[in-house]
Amino acid sequence: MNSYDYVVVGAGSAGCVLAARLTEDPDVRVALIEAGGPDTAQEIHIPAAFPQLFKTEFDWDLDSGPEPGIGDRRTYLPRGKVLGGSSSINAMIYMRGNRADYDGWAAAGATGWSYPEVLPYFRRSEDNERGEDTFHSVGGPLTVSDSRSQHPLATAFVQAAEQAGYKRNEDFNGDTQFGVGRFQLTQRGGMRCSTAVAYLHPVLERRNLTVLGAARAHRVVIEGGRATGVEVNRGSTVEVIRADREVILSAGTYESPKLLMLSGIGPAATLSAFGIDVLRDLPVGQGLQDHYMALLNFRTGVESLMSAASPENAQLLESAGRGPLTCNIGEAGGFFGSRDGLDAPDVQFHMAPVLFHEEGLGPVTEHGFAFGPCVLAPTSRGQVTLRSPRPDAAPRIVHNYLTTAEDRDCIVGGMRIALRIAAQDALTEVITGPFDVPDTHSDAELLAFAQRVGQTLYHPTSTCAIGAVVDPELRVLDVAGLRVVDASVFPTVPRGNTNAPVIMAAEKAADLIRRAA
Ligand SMILES: Cc1cc2nc3c(=O)[nH]c(=O)nc-3n(C[C@H](O)[C@H](O)[C@H](O)COP(=O)(O)OP(=O)(O)OC[C@H]3O[C@@H](n4cnc5c(N)ncnc54)[C@H](O)[C@@H]3O)c2cc1C
Repeated sequence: MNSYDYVVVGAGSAGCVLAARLTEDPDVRVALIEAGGPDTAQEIHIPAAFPQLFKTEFDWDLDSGPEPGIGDRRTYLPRGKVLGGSSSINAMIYMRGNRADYDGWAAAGATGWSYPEVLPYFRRSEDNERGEDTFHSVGGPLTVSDSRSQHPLATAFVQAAEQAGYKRNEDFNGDTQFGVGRFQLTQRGGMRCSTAVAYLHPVLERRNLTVLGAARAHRVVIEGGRATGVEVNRGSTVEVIRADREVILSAGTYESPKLLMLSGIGPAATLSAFGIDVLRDLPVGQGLQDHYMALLNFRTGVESLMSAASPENAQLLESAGRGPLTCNIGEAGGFFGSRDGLDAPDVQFHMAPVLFHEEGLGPVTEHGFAFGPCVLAPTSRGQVTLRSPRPDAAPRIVHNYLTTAEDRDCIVGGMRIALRIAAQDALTEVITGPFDVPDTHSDAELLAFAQRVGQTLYHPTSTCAIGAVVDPELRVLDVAGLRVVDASVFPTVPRGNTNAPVIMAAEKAADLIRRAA
């Protein structure tokens, strides 16, 4: 059979949630189409191993075009290509963003997406090991837990930030986001809790769910203004998987707009240039946002994660779910204002108790650690367009990192916070020298450093945004039977890591889809 009620493209953070929620009704048949394979590899589940997944079969291994704001550098863009999608290769930080993000979306026309309206969906997904309170919940599919690693270098970072005058924050998803501390993580028993683990694996036996792995969607089939199926390449054959009710694109911020464009939905000029018939002229791919991060790397005499992969630590992880291998690399961090008087933070810090340089691809040959700021509420916008009309060609991606004065000021302000924290006793006691930090501290030098070392924080959003490409119910404008549900629909990138917001959006979308049936 190749006909279903719903065809979901992409088994990532959003797709796994949708597949699980929609098949709760035994009368609804769902096909979940995923280009990658199963998530059985050990490195996927061992938290400290996540950078080892970079540039492997589990990674789309995309890159950006020359980025004009950072000296025309191309940047490496990992994306998960496996069940669980990017939630199977991410750093597991559980962060919702700021109340102001969602209230801002609603004020700009995204009806139904204000903070009080999305909070129930964050809570629905959540099983927080700290228990229930106003913000948090228990009993949901997604396990949220405190870090079991408690790495001493992460502790030193938090102490130094406190010595620099920043307040401790025990819950960045609670009352206020400002402050420093340890992040909560999407981990269960010290292991990764991806959306495949949380949502998909428990329901794989359902008879009304069909998961098609190693199946790459080429385009949406649209007949008479209605999406009726998806053209899918499964190795040697290209076939159409039909959708009686809806096609739902959950292929992520870079691939969902590409699929729309290949289906004739996108900027008319771009489509025409590639010989694609224009069905709907919409600003698909425009409005791309991401968090640009610049890390300072220091040498240390303290044992970093470099030596974590020992047989003893593997045994500790396996038997008790404890030890340094449970470290998600970004264990600690915080939220700051790059200038005074902000109601919501515009800078987030991540701290890695191991060297993290050359976009996470640099060799780790000595003990060290890294931390630094990202531009949390960027004003610059980029775009995803086509490189070729061939479905197997990677999209052309430009984020326009640091192309606005606001974003440049923000990263410089963030670098100053980093230097202030690095100068406190708790860190000077453990730093044995610079590995890669700015030599001089003028604004121009700090900016040049950030432009040279900066990288994606892996949070691309907004290429099929609510209001521009989809309506607040995530239906593609003026096309029946077609929705987009993933990070691409966010009107702006939330102030925080994006996995939890995507899961929230998919939980909400499942309700919207059920209600429309
Ligand atoms: C290295 C890394 C670290 C990160 N760290 C964190 C973190 O610590 N905390 C956090 O909150 N967020 C983090 N993120 C971001 C977060 O994981 C993503 O925002 C989120 O997973 C995006 O969800 P999505 O559903 O939009 O896309 P994805 O999860 O990327 O899912 C898209 C899915 O679609 C599939 N697909 C794409 N094209 C096709 C096609 N043509 N046919 C079939 N299938 C297709 C892909 O293989 C993938 O499985 C990180 C991301 C990365 C890459």
